[in-house]
Amino acid sequence: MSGHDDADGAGGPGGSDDAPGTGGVPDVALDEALAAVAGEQPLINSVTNDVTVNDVANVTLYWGGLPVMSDDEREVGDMVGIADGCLLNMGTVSESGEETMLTAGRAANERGVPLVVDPVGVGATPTRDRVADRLVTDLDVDVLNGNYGEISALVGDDAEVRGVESVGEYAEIAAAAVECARKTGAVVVASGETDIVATEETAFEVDAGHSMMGAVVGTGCMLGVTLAVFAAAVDDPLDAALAGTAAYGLAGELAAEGAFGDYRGPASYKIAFLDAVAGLADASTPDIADRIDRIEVR
Ligand SMILES: Nc1ncnc2c1ncn2[C@@H]1O[C@H](COP(=O)(O)OP(=O)(O)OP(=O)(O)O)[C@@H](O)[C@H]1O
Ligand SMILES: Cc1ncsc1CCO
Ligand SMILES: [Mg+2]
Repeated sequence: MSGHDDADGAGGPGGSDDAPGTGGVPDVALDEALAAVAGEQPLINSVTNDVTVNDVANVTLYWGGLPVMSDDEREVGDMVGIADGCLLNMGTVSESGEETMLTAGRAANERGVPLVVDPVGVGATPTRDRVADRLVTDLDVDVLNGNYGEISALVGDDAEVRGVESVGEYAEIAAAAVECARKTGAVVVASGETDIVATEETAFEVDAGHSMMGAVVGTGCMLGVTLAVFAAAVDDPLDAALAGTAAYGLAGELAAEGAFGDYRGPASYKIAFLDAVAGLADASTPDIADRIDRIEVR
């Protein structure tokens, strides 16, 4: 992993020391993570797709970060060099976009800027497989997120990815996520009905979220930039991934409960969800410890 320094001293909630191999669950404090984000206001450069770019920018801002979406080969290295986090999302990647993502990723690695990769649609076409392979081979990725189908495809498991949607059954997703972490060196977040967060040694399930989130295009993309925001403000990539994934799911639940206004369907739910992201730090933030369980993986 590229790791990142903490020159601003924001630090963040610690606690994953006891995680690998001991049966423990990291003690991650969500309020401290949210406060670290608010204190640091991390600048996040997202090289992302044309479909959900605006939602990704807004979610960055609503967590307390600062969004920028430089995707110009001439400046992206400079922009990432002054950023606190970088997201590469290959949802609508082009030939030139592939090179831009690699330039951005290399700049992140050189400067110790936390790097998140979302290999959207890997497994659907040979081109996406090749681009994803380059990203995880040539770059040191701190956190990698994808839906169950994408994570399974990355490790060569049977996966059904149609376009960018995961449509298969994935009984072995925790094992696939750990294998993906071993292959990439990243902390892996496999999203779906239950999110899995995996390291090379172990896997955790994060029980947060709501089925309405699956009805909105781009909730995976917005999870990706959420992970970049948290990785920028929280020292340890596993703590960042757990806090970010849990916070995101809690926002989805609060929106579904109507805490941020009534919704009539997926479109108005999306608005309530974005408001919940913006308001989560001021809403009562429950202890996330009881949302995270360790999964035994062979
Ligand atoms: N049935 C569900 N129940 C609870 N949470 C869900 C459900 N479906 C999706 N989510 C949540 O929605 C978010 C996105 O997950 P999903 O796996 O749908 O991403 P994705 O397929 O990459 O999305 P997209 O391609 O639209 O960006 C995650 O935070 C996940 O926990
Ligand atoms: C629908 C779609 N196609 C490419 S990216 C994207 C957004 C959700 O991943
Ligand atoms: Mg996705």
